[in-house]
Amino acid sequence: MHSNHLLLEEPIRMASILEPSKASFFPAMTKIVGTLGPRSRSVDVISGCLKAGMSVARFDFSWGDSDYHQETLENLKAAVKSTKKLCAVMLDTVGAEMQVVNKSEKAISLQQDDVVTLTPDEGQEATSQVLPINFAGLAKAVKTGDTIFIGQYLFTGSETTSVWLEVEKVEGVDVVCKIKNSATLAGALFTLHASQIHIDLPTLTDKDKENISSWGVRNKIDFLSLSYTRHAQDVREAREFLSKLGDLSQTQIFAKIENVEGLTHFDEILQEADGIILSRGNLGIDLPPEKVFLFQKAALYKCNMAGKPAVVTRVVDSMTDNLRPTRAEATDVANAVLDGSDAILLGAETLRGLYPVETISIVGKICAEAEKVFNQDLYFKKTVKYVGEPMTHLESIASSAVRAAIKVKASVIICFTSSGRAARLIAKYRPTMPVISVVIPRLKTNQLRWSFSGAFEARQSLIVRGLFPMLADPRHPAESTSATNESVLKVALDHGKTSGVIKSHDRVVVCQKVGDASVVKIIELED
Ligand SMILES: Nc1ncnc2c1ncn2[C@@H]1O[C@H](COP(=O)(O)OP(=O)(O)O)[C@@H](O)[C@H]1O
Ligand SMILES: C=C(OP(=O)(O)O)C(=O)O
Ligand SMILES: [K+]
Ligand SMILES: [Mg+2]
Repeated sequence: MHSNHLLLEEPIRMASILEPSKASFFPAMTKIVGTLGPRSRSVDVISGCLKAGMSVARFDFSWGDSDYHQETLENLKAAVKSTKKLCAVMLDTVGAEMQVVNKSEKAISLQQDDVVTLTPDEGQEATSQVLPINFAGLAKAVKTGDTIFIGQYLFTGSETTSVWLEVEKVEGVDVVCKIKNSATLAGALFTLHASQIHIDLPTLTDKDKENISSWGVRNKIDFLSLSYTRHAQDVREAREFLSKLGDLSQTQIFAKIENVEGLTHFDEILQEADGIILSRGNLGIDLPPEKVFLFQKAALYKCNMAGKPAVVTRVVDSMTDNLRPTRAEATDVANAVLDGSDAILLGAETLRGLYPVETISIVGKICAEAEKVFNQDLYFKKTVKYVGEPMTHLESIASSAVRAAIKVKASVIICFTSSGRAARLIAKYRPTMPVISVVIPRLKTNQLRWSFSGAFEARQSLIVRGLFPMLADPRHPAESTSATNESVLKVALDHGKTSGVIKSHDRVVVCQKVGDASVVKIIELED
């Protein structure tokens, strides 16, 4: 096979596999999103997570109330302050999620070949015979023979606490099912998944809207993770909703693709969304197992070509209870990087797992190794060809900056940006070195008050592979005169030096505007 078909750079020397991985100032170019919950909400543990490389914190409103999440967020703020590590905030909606609520939290034992009834009556107690669900339309949506899956919230797949059911018959609003495997359901909340059917629940529920307009606005969330996105219209509606909530008009929407319906409309969803989350937990049971990898490769390729960040979920489930991932999981993380993901999202591992910090650290190390052998050259050529000619000026500048940085073996690219667009375009070409995106604040007004832009733009780059933001001093005027360019550049270089990415005699590629012209320049440092 010609080497151009490989995702890996060739040749990989066997001896290099045994070289110890070098520690660097950041664990990896690939970003880590951590779901915060019971096992990861103290200032101490969150600080550990940040130091290990978590750069986005996910608050999942499928679970917990807003006071609980607020307390966790206050601890995150304290941890950010003490570690001096930036972290973006992601609110994850409930959406069209079917749930079984187990109020008493008593374990429910289910026997193979027995019958269990799913009933839309949340007031009822969950038992081995009857499971109350939050959705009245299930009986209308399923038919005899359909498969239904029930697992602990954030089920890991390695648990004996999830069950497959087969629909035997529909009785009014109830669905009577045969139990396919014996299991004991544990916990207070279970996710219910019916294979490949349309669930007539809104993507943004009333509860979601309430959470966004209170908790979301109060905390100026950087990302909205839109669970169960099934159509582009879902994203447009969410955008419309956010646009009326002041600062949240700047919140980015990450469409979560969790089922075949979302997969079918992937292209139109990608066009509307700011980024994509490949929700493999749910999608992994909606698709036949042999198709899961194909979706991942196809979806990541499309995101990469569109220059929009892509996040992959559910990578090291077994680390929820263990200090080491399985070999399959370790390989899976590396493949997600080689396939093009920007970030890895950890769920149960950080939320209720025993080793949140260790998990982040191991995932970061695997990502870093995969990045070293990522075939950047092939990727670059594919992307240039895909974009075609004529390229926009900015994209041409961005890709040239990456090219130049690789040719001169620069240690970093420093990109000046206001909207974040230039930095994202550089990241699109997957430079092998980190990009310091220097976000220059702009003075803006909403007719009532003046404020500076930049904070959202800086934090939103924390989910993009290779981007490391730095917010410039707002006292620097936003116009790019050569004097301000020079002084901001000096601050950025100093920042690079203190953090250890830039050393004396290094080459650095700088992307900025001088007057009206966008330029790429190469500088060689003295000491
Ligand atoms: N304040 C600034 N000073 C110098 N160069 C800048 C500044 N803001 C953006 N640039 C450069 O201008 C070009 C356009 O970048 P972009 O991120 O689209 O910024 P904007 O949204 O302000 O147009 C890029 O070459 C970028 O590096
Ligand atoms: C992350 C996922 O979704 P959630 O945890 O919100 O169910 C997933 O399905 O992989
Ligand atoms: K959710
Ligand atoms: Mg999910």
